[in-house]
Amino acid sequence: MSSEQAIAALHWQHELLSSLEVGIVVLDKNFKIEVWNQFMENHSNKLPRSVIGQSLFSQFPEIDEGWLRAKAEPVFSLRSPTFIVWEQRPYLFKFASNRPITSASDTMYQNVTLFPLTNTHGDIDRICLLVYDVTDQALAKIRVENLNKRLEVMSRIDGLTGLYNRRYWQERFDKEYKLARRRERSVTVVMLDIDHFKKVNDTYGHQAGDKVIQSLADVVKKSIRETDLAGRYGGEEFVIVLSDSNAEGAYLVAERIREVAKQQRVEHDGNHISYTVSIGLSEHSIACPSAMAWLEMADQALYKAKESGRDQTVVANI
Ligand SMILES: Nc1nc2c(ncn2[C@@H]2O[C@H](COP(=O)(O)OP(=O)(O)OP(=O)(O)O)[C@@H](O)[C@H]2O)c(=O)[nH]1
Repeated sequence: MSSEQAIAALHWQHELLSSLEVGIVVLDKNFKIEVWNQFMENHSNKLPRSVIGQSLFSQFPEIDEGWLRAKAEPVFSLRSPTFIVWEQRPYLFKFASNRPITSASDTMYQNVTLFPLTNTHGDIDRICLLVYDVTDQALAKIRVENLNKRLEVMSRIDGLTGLYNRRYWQERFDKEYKLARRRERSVTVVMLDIDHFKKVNDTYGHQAGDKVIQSLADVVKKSIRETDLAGRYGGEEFVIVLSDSNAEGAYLVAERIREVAKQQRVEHDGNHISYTVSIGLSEHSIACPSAMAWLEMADQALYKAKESGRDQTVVANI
């Protein structure tokens, strides 16, 4: 090859490296930069002449030196490539995302391939880094994951009240029952039902009834701890598992809910609707043969509360 042909070949090889939409970096054994293509220049705003011959780590302090050296070690010693995927580490180089308007991310997500380069003697004294911009794929995946998380949360929640729906509450209740059998601590299940609720619907309409249900849900939410488990069990029936509460403690919580509910005035079409609730509760006992049997005891206590004139709390006899 003539020297003219060699220069021409170098020229088009340089053109090729420049036009690739992939970052190309060649590093020697000491992580000094030897090649820095156009993609890297564009995204780092660092010219090849300012970085070539410099340590990668001094130029890019955001790179965890110990971690990258450990990652690159087998590339030198075993001559096998290695990969850094964005799920593991969002980026190696902190480059700005070039989709600032539509993108939810300020930084470019990257997949990076590290592979060995052999010299003319067949030794590995350099590695090449290929840096791929995978921001679009990463954001699409993150969006789908977030959507799935939201759907999962939504599938557990009752739309009217924001409390757990019956299916999910029941699932959690079964777990609480199993835990209760293994643990020393007391746990009590509470069932509440709005009194003469049919009358609210019949007098003020279904929408007003819905508002009353929401009002009680808000009272319940404000009256319990984050670790308690409240759900909407039926139309105007609610259930709560009060963890670390025996029957006496649960009775106090139930009575507070009953009193606060009684003070509510639900505004609808100029009316101020008041309501009362009946409550039954049952502390877990080792004698309860199943989760359903435990809940059934609270339900029977609730039935007694209704039978005894409503607007009261009854504790199940264990
Ligand atoms: N507005 C509204 N009403 C509902 C909903 N779900 C159930 N209901 C109504 O709730 C009423 C429940 O009535 P009942 O079970 O007879 O009980 P009650 O009138 O509350 O009487 P007691 O429980 O015996 O005090 C029925 O009229 C149902 O139609 C709902 O989501 N919204």
